[in-house]
Amino acid sequence: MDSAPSSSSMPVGNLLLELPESHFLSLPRPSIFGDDTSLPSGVADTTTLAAHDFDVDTRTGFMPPEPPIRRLPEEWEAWEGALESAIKDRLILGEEVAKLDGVDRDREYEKSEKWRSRVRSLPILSTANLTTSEVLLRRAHLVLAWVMHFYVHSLPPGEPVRIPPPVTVPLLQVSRELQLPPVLTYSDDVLYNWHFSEPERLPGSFYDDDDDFRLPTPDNILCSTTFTSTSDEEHFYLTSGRIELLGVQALDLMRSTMDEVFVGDLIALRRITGYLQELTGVIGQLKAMLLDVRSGCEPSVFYNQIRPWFRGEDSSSTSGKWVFEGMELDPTLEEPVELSGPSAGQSSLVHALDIFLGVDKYSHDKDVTGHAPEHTHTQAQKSAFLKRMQLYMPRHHRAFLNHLANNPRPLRNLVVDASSPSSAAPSVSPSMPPLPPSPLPSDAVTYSPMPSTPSSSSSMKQVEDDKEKLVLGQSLLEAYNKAVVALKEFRDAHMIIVTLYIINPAREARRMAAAAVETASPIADKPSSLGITPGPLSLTELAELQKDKEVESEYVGRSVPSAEGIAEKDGPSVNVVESKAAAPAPLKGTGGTDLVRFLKNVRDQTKGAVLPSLPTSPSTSSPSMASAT
Ligand code: HEM
Repeated sequence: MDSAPSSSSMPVGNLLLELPESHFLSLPRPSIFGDDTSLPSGVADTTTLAAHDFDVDTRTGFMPPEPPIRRLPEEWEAWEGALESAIKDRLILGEEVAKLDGVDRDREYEKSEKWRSRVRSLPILSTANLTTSEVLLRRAHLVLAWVMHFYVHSLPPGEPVRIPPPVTVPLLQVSRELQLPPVLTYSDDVLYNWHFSEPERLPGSFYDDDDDFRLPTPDNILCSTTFTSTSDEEHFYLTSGRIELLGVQALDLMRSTMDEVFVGDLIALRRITGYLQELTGVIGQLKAMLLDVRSGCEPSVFYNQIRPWFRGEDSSSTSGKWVFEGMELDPTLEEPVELSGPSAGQSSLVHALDIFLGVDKYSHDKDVTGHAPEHTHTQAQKSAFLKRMQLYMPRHHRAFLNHLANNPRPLRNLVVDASSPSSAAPSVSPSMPPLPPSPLPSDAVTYSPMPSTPSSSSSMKQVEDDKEKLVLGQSLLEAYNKAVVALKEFRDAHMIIVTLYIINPAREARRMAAAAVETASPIADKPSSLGITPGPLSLTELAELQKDKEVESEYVGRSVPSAEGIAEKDGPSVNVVESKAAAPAPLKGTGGTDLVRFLKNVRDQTKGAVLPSLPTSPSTSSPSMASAT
């Protein structure tokens, strides 16, 4: 893995810089404030190749179809050089340095301080020439955010976090342009952090042997930048990247479904049922891919070496407020309020599934903040976590989700209507709003509205029709519920992963710390080295997991630890306590949530979105469903 490619392997950046001024990609970017006044009338948003489609590609979904640029042009080489040397020098976490002995510790402190001092003395580079290109801005955000995280988390434990002006000023300016928080995001780690595993055939091109446009697939991409240069970290990011690419099938089915919802006749109901059945299968594959993170990422490496680098201001109990120095150098800059670390909760794909299935009404509910009321201090912590995570997504994707959420004919309503025995099968009524284009990108055939089933004068025929509608409605309901359950099962699998990668290692770290205190080992005198969330698991958290039989049964050969079991096994020396006064702080996610409570809450909300089935009468049983015809 290399983060410093030669200039010959910078296809997109070079091409972009060489484009003639009249080329459509060289046209001005639209206003950052979302109005179109900065564009001449009739000129499309060309900030990216797929911007007119919310930057969602029919072949690669939320991942860009072309590889992200891997180095900024010469003007911003100082930032690239700083990132490159942090990686090459193998900077390690401040708390890991504190654990080393004598000479080794001094050497590591000296090395990381030398690097930080280099960052402090960088020139404050202008961002003016970046603002013409979304592609350059993205790379600038990625580089500066990675540099900031290296800077913050290589500091010795307990040192106040003061981000120096050469990082503050450009990072805040670039973030404002992109409408993103000035912190590492999922798009910096995953969406824009990959390159092809095979070198390009010709320098500056990315075409395959058949001269087809070469596209990223789950099998042909590698990760470009990591904190630790470990294959574990690379595998961790690639797992999410592969999920995004596999998710294209889900987006495609969502688009086809929505086209049919606008038609709404009996043929459409049949087709939608088929699409939902397929979607259930795709969500199952996403779950399998999620569980596959175990094949290349070791939980202890993830917990101790990788995850601490992700911490944002709100996921660290020790570093306190992050101070952005040098804000006065640009009076237009505003104090950042959103500083959560990167989380796959920022994946637009999972949000899109939630919204499409109508589960977001539950999982994105304002009460699902990720925090217990007693732990909410800021306005941000009081908002729905998943809604807040949309602020960390590329703005085109955020707009896409808004558009999806404002669909005037949501699928869930159709399912409720169609499966209700009292209602006739839905058809396009004259009172419905005119058909807007599907918010999902489409390069495929769009279905033309089908005529409603012709009405029959015969009452016998009417009875037959009503019966068929009811059968179709029930099959649709069943298919819809299965898709919701599949999403809930995806979240069950996610909880298993979180147990394996965070909860268990946190417990192990706590056990070791307790043992060290008991034996009065010198380790006890050292600053906390327990990674992101040194607090012990609270009884409530363990009990919540223990209650969760579904998760437990799938828990890859082991059982979720029981609160009682731990108390018995480890005796009173382990700090698992019921007393409220001594209760440990809950484990925090990189997004700052009280993770056990939050994930369980979202999972349960998803389950709660399953619609009640109707009692089946003999006349409406065993429907024979033709899939999309
Ligand atoms: C080792 C692997 C992973 C770990 C340890 C992990 C951990 C977490 C944690 C702690 C949260 C709580 C929010 C927060 O950050 O505060 C979270 C949320 C979330 N994660 Fe992961 N995650 C992993 C992999 C993934 C992957 C590969 C995906 C799929 C793209 C994913 C999707 C999500 C989603 C969608 C949420 C928001 C909650 C929800 O919608 O259910 N995670 N994750």
